[in-house]
Amino acid sequence: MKTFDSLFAELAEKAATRPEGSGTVAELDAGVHAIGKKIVEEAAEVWMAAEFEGEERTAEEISQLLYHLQVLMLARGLTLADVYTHL
Ligand SMILES: N=c1c2ncn([C@@H]3O[C@H](COP(=O)(O)OP(=O)(O)OP(=O)(O)O)[C@@H](O)[C@H]3O)c2ncn1[C@@H]1O[C@H](COP(=O)(O)O)[C@@H](O)[C@H]1O
Repeated sequence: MKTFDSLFAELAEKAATRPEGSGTVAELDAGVHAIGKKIVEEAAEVWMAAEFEGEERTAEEISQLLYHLQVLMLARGLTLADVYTHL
């Protein structure tokens, strides 16, 4: 099963190699402003799912929020260690 760390490694590789058709590369190219808007949208979807849509939908929305947070980290040049140091 994919983990937070293994997804980040996969996304970092995509950012470095820029494979054709990667949504991550497209999102990175869209920039921090666009990624930030996506994070806000996904956070709202997490909230709505948690209130009204049950555990499975909530988990799915959380996974999407985590993905977009990782894309923002890559866009700003942050590593997992940069974040973990604040946990
Ligand atoms: N885990 C994810 C992931 N979670 C969310 N998303 C993106 O976030 C969007 C969220 O879907 P929604 O339905 O909420 O949003 P939507 O408004 O319908 O979608 P958009 O119109 O915004 O694209 C999805 O369409 C994906 O574009 C993800 N995109 C990729 N990954 C993983 O990231 C890795 C690299 O992916 P690529 O860069 O595309 O190769 C792969 O392992 C993927 O599984």
